[in-house]
Amino acid sequence: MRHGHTELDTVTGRYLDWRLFRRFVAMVRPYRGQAVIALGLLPFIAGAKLIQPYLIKLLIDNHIVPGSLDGFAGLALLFLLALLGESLLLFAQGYLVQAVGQRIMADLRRQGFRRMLRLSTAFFDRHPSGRLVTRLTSDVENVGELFGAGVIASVGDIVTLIGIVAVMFWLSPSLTLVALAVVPPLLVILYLFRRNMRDAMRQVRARLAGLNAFIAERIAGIGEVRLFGQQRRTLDEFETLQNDYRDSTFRTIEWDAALYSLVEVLAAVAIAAILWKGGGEVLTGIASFGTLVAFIEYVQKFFIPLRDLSAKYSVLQASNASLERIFELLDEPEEPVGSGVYPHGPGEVRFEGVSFSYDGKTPVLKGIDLRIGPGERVALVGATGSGKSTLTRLLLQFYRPQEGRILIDGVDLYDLDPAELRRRIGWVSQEPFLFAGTLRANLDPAGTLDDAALLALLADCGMEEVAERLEGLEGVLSERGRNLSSGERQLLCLARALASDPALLVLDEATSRLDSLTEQRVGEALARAGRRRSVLLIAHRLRTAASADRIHVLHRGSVAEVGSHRELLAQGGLYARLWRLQELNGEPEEEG
Ligand SMILES: Nc1ncnc2c1ncn2[C@@H]1O[C@H](COP(=O)(O)OP(=O)(O)OP(=O)(O)O)[C@@H](O)[C@H]1O
Repeated sequence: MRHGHTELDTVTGRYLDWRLFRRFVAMVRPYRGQAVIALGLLPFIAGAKLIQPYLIKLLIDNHIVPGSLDGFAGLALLFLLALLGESLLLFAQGYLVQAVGQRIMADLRRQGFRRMLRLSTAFFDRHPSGRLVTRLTSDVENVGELFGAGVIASVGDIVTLIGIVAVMFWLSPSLTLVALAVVPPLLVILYLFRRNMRDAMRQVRARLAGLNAFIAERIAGIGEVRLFGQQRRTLDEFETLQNDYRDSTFRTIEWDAALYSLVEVLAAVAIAAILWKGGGEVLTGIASFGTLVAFIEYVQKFFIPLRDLSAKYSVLQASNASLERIFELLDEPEEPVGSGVYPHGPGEVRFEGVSFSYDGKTPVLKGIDLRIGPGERVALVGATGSGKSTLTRLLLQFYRPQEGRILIDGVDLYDLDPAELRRRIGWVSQEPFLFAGTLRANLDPAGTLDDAALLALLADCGMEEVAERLEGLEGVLSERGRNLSSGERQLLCLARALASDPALLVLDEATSRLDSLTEQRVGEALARAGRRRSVLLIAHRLRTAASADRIHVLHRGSVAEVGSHRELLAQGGLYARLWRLQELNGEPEEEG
C-alpha cells in the first residue's frame, strides 16, 4: 500500500527547469509594481548596510585614534540613522515581498482549483484526491516561497555581495585579496551542499505528498479501517511513511547545520588572515586601524549573503518539483465542451453503435443501440459490472465513447453545452452524494424554487419526516449527508433530481436502499413525475423494471435482449431466467 503512494509522488529527474521558472516569473506580472518597488529598495538596503562599517572606520580614524570629538556626535548619529534606515527598509521590503508572494499563491490555488473543476472525470480516476489536495496546498506554498525567499532575496544577496567586494577593493586591494583567498574552498563546500541539499529537499516534498495522500485515503475509509481491524496496520504504515518523511527532513537539517558551521569556520579563518596581514599593515602605517576594523566587519557581512544565496538556490531547485506538479495540473487539457443549446424537440435519446472503454484497452460497452422515445420509460437490467452505470455516465458526458454516437433529437450529445445538458437530465446515482450545507442548498443548488415547491417535492419523495427532524429547509446536513440514513440520502437525491424539472430522468438503482412501503410510495411519485418526461431506469430488482415500455438486457457490455416484460418472458432467454430466479427467491411477481 505504501508503495502505491510513494510511486505516484516520484521525484523527477530535472533540477531547475528554466522554462518552468520563466513561466512562474510571468505570474508576478500583475504585481509588477510592488515587485519593482521591492527590488528597487534592495540597493538602498545594501547601501544602508554597507555604510555602517565605513562610518565605524571614520569614527576610529578621525575621532577615536586622534582623540578629536569634533563632529563625532554627527557621525555617531549618522551610524544610528543607517541602522534604523536598514531596519525600516527591510520591513517595507519584507512586507511587499510577502504580500506579492501570498497573492501569487492565491492566484495559483485559484487557477488550479478552477482547472480541476473543468477536468474530465477520467482525470479524477487517475489522481488520488490526497495528492490533488497537496498540489493546491503545500506545492503552492513551496512555489510561493520561490518568489519571496528565492528570487527577491537572492537578488538582494547578489547586490550586497557586489557592494561589499567593491567597497573592500576601494578600501584596500591587498586585504581584499587576503579575504578572497578563502573563496575557492568555500565554493567547493557550497557546491557539495547544493547538490546534496536539493536532493534532500525534493525527497522531503515528495514524501510529504505521499503522507498526505495516505492520510486522506484512510480518513475517507475510516469505517473500513475499523471494520477490518486495520488500525494497527494503518498506524504502522503511517509510521513508516512519516519516519521516511522525518528522516528526509533530518537530512536537510544536517546539511543546513553543516553549511552554517563550515561558513563560520571559513569566516573565522578569513578574519584571522586579515588580522595577521592587516595588523602588519597597521603597524607599518600602510593601513589605518579604522580600515582594519571596517574590513573585519565587511568580511563578516560578505559570508552571510554567500551562505544564504546557496541555501536559497537549493530551495529554488527543490521547488522545481512543485512547480512541475502545479503547471502539470494547469496544463491538463480541459474537458472538451460543446456550445450547442439543448434541442427543443420532443426529447428522443438515441445510442447508435456506442462502444466505450475506460482505459482504452478493456471494452466496457460494445456497439450499444438504444432508443428512449419522448415520454418513454426504458429500463436497463443486467449482471453486476455489465456496464449499466457506464452507459448513464456517457449520457451525462462524464466520459466520451470511442465509437458510435449519442443523439438527442438528432443532435450529437457532444455538440451540446454539458452544463445545459446536465440541467435537462435528472440523475440519481447508485452512490448518492450530498454536500455539507443546508437541506435547501442540497435540494436546489441553483436556488430557483420557492419554499412551497421545495416542501412539495420533499413530500412527494416521502421526506416530510426527515425535513421536520432537520427543522425545515434550513436544516443542516453534515459532510456527505452523514446525518441521514442511506435511504434518506437516496430520497433526497431523488427530490434533487426532480427539482430541476428535467426532460429525462436517469435512475441508477435509485430506490435500492428503500423499504418496500417507501419504495412503493416513491414509485408512485416517480410514475407521476415520469408521465411528463422520459425515464431511463436501472434496476437489479426486475419487478422495478417490469413496468417499463422497453427493457434492455445488458450482458458483458452488449445489449443481449430488448423488449417489454411480456415479450422478454415469452422469449425465454436471459431475462426470463433472471425473472424466474428472482421469483424463486421470493420476489413477488408483478407484471406490468
Ligand atoms: N472509473 C472506472 N475506471 C475503470 N473501470 C471502471 C470504472 N468504472 C467502472 N469500471 C468498470 O466498468 C465495468 C462496468 O461498470 P459499471 O459500473 O458500468 O457496471 P454496472 O452494470 O453498473 O454494475 P453494477 O450493477 O454493479 O452497478 C466494470 O467492469 C467496472 O470494473
